[in-house]
Amino acid sequence: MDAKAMKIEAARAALEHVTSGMRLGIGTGSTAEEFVRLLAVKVAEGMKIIGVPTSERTAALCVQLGVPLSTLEETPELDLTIDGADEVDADLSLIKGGGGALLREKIVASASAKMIVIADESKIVDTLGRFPLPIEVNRFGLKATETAVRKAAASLGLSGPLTLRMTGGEPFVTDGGHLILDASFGRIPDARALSDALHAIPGVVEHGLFLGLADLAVIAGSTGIRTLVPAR
Ligand SMILES: O=C[C@H](O)[C@H](O)[C@H](O)COP(=O)(O)O
Repeated sequence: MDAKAMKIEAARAALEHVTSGMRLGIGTGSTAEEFVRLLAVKVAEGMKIIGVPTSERTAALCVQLGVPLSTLEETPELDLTIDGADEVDADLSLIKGGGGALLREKIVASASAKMIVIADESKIVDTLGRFPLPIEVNRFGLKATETAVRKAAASLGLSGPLTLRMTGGEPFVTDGGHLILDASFGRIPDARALSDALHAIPGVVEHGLFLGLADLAVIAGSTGIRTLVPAR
């Protein structure tokens, strides 16, 4: 099975957790896109759901495929969010934000009674940090925020390149109008401590550590689907 087929299988298995009437958070990224495609088929067959998208990109795909949408203003409490991840550990702590949607993804997941992560087995890690940690920052005071992030990381024994995310020669701008610093700190032994330290920096809008949010991970591998629950 190639990577795309695994993403489709994970999305298909997660779709079994969706029932008619649900208020659904809909994630962002290539795996979440496969979920949207399968969800659209169910909607066309008569399943009644209302979706809250985690990015403009996901919203556009849902509109294109006929998945009915709402907003968190209209629908502030959701039953379930299904989303991809860049890394998943045994506690179902995640790194997210490879596609730049981390802020809306975290808001939507936090407004949901349950979160299911869908991924292929390449995303499983023993310790978070192989994938650079996306940190969404305000444009104002970028250099000062960067310095503060470096200091916060150093206080936890972490260091490494902090790279302003670029696209087409220009800084990448999130749906919220912010910038992203990708932090290649390597292994993050205490993700909670790093999360707290980053949240204490005023210029940091949000970061891609999703801790205690995922309830179930549906992981597709060459030998089939397995589900993981948090070891915590
Ligand atoms: O900002 C993007 C999201 O956090 C994605 O869910 C994450 O990057 C995983 O994306 P993909 O399924 O394409 O690997």
